[in-house]
Amino acid sequence: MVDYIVDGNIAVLEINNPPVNALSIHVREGLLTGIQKANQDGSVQAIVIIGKGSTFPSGADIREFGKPPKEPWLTAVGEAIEASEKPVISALHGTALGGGLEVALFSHYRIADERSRVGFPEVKLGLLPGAQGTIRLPRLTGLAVAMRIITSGDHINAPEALKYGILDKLISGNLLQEAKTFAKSVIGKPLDNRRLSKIAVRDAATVDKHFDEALAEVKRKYKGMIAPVNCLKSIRGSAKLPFVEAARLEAALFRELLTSAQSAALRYSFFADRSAPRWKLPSGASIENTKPDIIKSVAVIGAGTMGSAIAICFIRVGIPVLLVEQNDKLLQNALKNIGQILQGSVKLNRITADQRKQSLQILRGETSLDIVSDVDLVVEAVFENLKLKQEIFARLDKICKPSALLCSNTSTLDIDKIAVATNRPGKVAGMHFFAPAHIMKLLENVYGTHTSPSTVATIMDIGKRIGKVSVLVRTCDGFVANRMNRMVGNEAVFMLEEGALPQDVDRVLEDFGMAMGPFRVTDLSGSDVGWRIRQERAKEQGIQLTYETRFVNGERYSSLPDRLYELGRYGQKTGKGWYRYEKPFARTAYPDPEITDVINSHCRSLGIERRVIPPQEIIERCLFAAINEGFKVLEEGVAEKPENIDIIWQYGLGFPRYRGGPMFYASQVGLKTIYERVCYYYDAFPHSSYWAPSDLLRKLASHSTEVPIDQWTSKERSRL
Ligand SMILES: CCCCCC/C=C/CC(=O)SCCNC(=O)CCNC(=O)[C@H](O)C(C)(C)COP(=O)(O)OP(=O)(O)OC[C@H]1O[C@@H](n2cnc3c(N)ncnc32)[C@H](O)[C@@H]1OP(=O)(O)O
Repeated sequence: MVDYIVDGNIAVLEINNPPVNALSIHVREGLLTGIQKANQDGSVQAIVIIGKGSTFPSGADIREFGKPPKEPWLTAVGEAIEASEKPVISALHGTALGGGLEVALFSHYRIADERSRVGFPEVKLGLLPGAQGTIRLPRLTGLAVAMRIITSGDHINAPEALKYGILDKLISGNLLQEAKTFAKSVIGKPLDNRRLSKIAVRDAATVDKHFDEALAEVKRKYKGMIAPVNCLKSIRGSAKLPFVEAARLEAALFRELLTSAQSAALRYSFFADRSAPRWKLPSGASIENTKPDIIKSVAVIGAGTMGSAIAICFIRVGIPVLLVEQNDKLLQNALKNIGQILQGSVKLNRITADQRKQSLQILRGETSLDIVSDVDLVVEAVFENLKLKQEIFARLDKICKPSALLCSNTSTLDIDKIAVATNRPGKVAGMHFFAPAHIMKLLENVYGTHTSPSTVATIMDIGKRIGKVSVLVRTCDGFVANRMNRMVGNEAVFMLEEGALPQDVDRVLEDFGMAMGPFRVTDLSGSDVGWRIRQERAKEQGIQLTYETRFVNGERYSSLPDRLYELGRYGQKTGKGWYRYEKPFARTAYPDPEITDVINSHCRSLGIERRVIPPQEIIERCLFAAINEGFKVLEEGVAEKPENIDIIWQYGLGFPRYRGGPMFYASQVGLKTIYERVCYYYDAFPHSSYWAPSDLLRKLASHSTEVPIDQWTSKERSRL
């Protein structure tokens, strides 16, 4: 894992642990023995540490965390590097991150390929750079820069790192050759002034001021997360304590994080990010064995807010778009809005003015569907109505070339029912973008009974091209996101009837870490949307909804949201919804006594007695109901694995990453507890049939020991 090569008077320790040269146990052993060997070898006068392949080590081996630690620890390896009597030069390329950068900070010199990047991403794993990174970096950069780099976890490019003093020299040619030349140039020079443990933090006197400012910032930016706070405490220690004591403090703070639920969730999320886009169909077709079609042009049907934002996703990566809207006035408005949104991106330095111009040059607005005959992919984004979508797909089927894929941005409708309107069901799929589509990272791609593997491969591939986190799910009512989230919405409203207020429910869920509580979300998207869907469904079923309606088809129903609609309280757009706003489209939500009156009078008129609802009940009723549905989603094969569900919740529904997602959260609560509480609520609310416990959950909960999350589907689904 570490090759020891001597070239003249230089020993080269070449780390060879693909793909990212993680500092696994064998690498640590190899580095330690390499340093010892070079120090004992009389012919060697300097030592170069370098990575083979694409990168210098990109960190500790994340898979080793959570397992019993194996010596030598990285700190021991690092201390041997720093103590070396012969100069040690770390030669960086690729991404020198985390433990990798720490190895470099133990070294006496650091040179780097000019295209390389460095950083301490540990905070994103709920950790801190625990091999003295928090006490060495401030000695090079000063406190403010170290606090920013370590608490953000951001990568720093090599020129910036040179400016901060992290690097000594940038290399544009052959890194190994240059490293050897550099090594020769420092032979015999004193080393103590190169040992960071011997150097003071230059602005130590100002540490309290920096600490207070940075703490306020991380508490605002990373609300609820403990790792950034521990990072800051450790950096403060670097300035206040003697080196050895600061190292001890860092080790204690690291250990606290390593064993935290947050770090476990964030490490799970790291691997879930990489596993979720790897799709597989029940037929065996998968990302490994299926080639995507080449998509060179796209048509977006419907130039409403959603369609316009979807168009932006494509044009900004250079894929030409035909935006079709039958009403010319709406079309012109949409084109203007798109221009303005892109202008906003220029202002925020996300794109250049030139990129905006290029994007707009490949966008064309049209009022006739006939124009889309030659595109490779169509994304339909019209009003959520099955009949309308079927009509559009039938027309598209006739107009589009046979190879074109026809996709719907439906958020709930069955893809199979849309596909039957065409003669190419294999080329029909769902591409469910989340609003605002040009900002939200998630793309829930949906396959139907007839969707072909190559269609799936293409929508997953195009999702990646437009920078989305794409997750594949099978069609069903609401797919994964809306199907599970419906339980949160239902329970939230039922709790209003039973005693809570919107701000109570939202506060509890936001304190839990959700980006927004369900009532703030409804106010943002507009309660008129849900009202229309409920009315349409009722009409289809021949049901008349009134304020007195408490059950529909035997299922509990609350008319409270309908009352809000009737009062014209559509949410932010009308300046009133579950909350009050200063004016229409204002963002700050204020609890509204009028809403309290509406709720109280609703309960009085229906004879519902109100009670105090404790925070734990709010969490359980919203999240456990969704989790139970998540297990049904797994047992039905709608989602292939729990990671897919969790990634959907993180990127589409604002679930806190530091809790992993609802399914990972369930694994931390314990499946027995979840199962027992689900049964309890099913007893209490038999008219909400979604509380009926999932078979998969019941089976997993019946094991005498907890079944690890990575075995949930493999172990039980096949046996159901
Ligand atoms: C008391 C003593 C305590 C000592 C404590 C020392 C503490 C050290 C803390 C750390 O170092 S924590 C780790 C810090 N480093 C990171 O977080 C980097 C994580 N990796 C990345 O950000 C990216 O992988 C990358 C390096 C930027 C490369 O990105 P790229 O898109 O090119 O590849 P990926 O698809 O992300 O990764 C490829 C492959 O490698 C796996 N992997 C990546 N990094 C690690 C790692 N650090 N450990 C284990 N595995 C890693 C990744 O999962 C992919 O694998 P797959 O099987 O193909 O999915």
